[in-house]
Amino acid sequence: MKNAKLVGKSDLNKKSVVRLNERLSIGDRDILIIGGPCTVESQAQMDTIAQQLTGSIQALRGGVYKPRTSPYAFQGMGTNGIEILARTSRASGLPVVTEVMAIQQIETLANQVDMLQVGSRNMQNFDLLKALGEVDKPVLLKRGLAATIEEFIMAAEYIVSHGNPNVVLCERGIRSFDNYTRNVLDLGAVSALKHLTHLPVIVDPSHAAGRRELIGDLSRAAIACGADGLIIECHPEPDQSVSDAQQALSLPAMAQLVESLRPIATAVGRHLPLSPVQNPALMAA
Ligand SMILES: O=C[C@H](O)[C@H](O)COP(=O)(O)O
Ligand SMILES: C=C(OP(=O)(O)O)C(=O)O
Repeated sequence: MKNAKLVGKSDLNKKSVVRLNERLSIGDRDILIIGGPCTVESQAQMDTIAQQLTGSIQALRGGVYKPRTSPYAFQGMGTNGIEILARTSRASGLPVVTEVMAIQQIETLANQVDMLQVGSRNMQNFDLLKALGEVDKPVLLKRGLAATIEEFIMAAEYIVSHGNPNVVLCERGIRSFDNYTRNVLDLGAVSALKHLTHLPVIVDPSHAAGRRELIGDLSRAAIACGADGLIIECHPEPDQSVSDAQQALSLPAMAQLVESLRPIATAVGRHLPLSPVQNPALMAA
């Protein structure tokens, strides 16, 4: 892809490693598991997830600015949610990832969280991408709802060409004709992105499937296919989630899913760093 001057793979062996903090990185031998709710709802919700999933997840997710289809749907807790994320992160030591929807949100979020997510709906918001190029925080760039692989790669090129090399790509399913699943997980894209770019690639099986019973299989397939990590939605009371309830895993289900990845990671020469010992959700499973 000739215009992908910075993110394209000129040397076949080149692989970028993006650091989340002093201890954690994405794109090396270790698989990174990010877990958490679609939406931050309360301090207790986030603290429970962090405590119960010790030994299963290495980072927390949770939206405080939510890109909802309906303007009448819950739009996120905003700044109160950022404070909740920051407190849970400080107490648990887990880094946090959250979505940034607008340029004016960048500064506050960048001061409080470890990674800024660009959601599917904003993948080609070029002014937002340029602004994120000037930030000293890693960016998780999700594939647009119907973006081609080239469009996805060029969106990453916007961020990197504006000064921020720390971009992680996320395949989260694309639109197709069948609505049994929310989207169609494009594992071919994971492989293609690994061939075409040196950036780490993770998979979001939750938004791809939209149905919790399919998330385990898609997660295992993603790791077998070479993904560098997963971002998965889970909730202490999945059916009560204020958004995306059908795709939220319970905490025991999340812990079990992570355990099921271990042999697959080993088979593809990767490593799942966390130990299940002392994992409360796993004991409850
Ligand atoms: O809440 C967030 C959902 O993951 C997604 O962004 C939008 O979903 P919706 O169509 O239910 O608003
Ligand atoms: C809204 C989200 O995902 P996507 O942008 O992939 O739809 C999300 O991860 O909260």
